[in-house]
Amino acid sequence: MTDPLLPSCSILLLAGGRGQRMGGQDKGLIEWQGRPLIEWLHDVVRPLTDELLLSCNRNQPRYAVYADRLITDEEEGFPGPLAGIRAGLVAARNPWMLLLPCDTPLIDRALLHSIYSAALSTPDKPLMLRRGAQWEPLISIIPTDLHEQIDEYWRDGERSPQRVLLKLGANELRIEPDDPRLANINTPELLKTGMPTTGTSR
Ligand SMILES: Nc1nc2c(ncn2[C@@H]2O[C@H](COP(=O)(O)OP(=O)(O)OP(=O)(O)O)[C@@H](O)[C@H]2O)c(=O)[nH]1
Repeated sequence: MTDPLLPSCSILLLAGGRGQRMGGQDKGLIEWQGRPLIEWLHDVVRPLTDELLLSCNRNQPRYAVYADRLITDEEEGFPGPLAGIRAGLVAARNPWMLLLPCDTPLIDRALLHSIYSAALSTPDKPLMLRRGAQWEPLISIIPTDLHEQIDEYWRDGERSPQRVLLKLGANELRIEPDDPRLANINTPELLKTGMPTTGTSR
């Protein structure tokens, strides 16, 4: 059975970070288990959307094969993930935008379908994954017409995706704290392991 599209939903892969803990390497392009991290995400999400966006701030030619369109932060100097989210919301042509970080290679489609279905009941609100007590703002879905409100928070100096989504009344989808699908890779030590450990970078 093929996976159905998430109707009316763009997907944004965030790969615009500094990668400080990786010694400044472009994390999305680092290989884990023989494939660049971004490719793991790409292969999971590609069948789910008619608009795949990718936020990156360097190495654009190498990223181009993993998306329909590349997005670059408006501001220079790695202004943080909220900059990528803002740029994605402006670019997205669908009413929804689902976002994912580039360092979670074990995310699966079932989880993305669950996030999308849960969001549909409140179409004017974002929805964030919540792992135990911890919010996961970079695994979330946002109505794209909220971009002006998000821009206002940005102009007021807000830089935290989690705080912005909570101010917008985000709902939650709860997930077990040790769910292996949320494992992320953000250090050279984790890169060497066969399986990433669960833990967040955000
Ligand atoms: N567009 C954009 N995305 C970012 C920026 N900073 C982080 N991200 C993305 O947000 C997600 C989480 O990033 P982190 O792991 O916290 O930051 P990082 O820069 O990738 O790595 P560290 O420097 O080691 O913290 C990743 O998918 C990053 O690519 C940024 O300045 N712009």
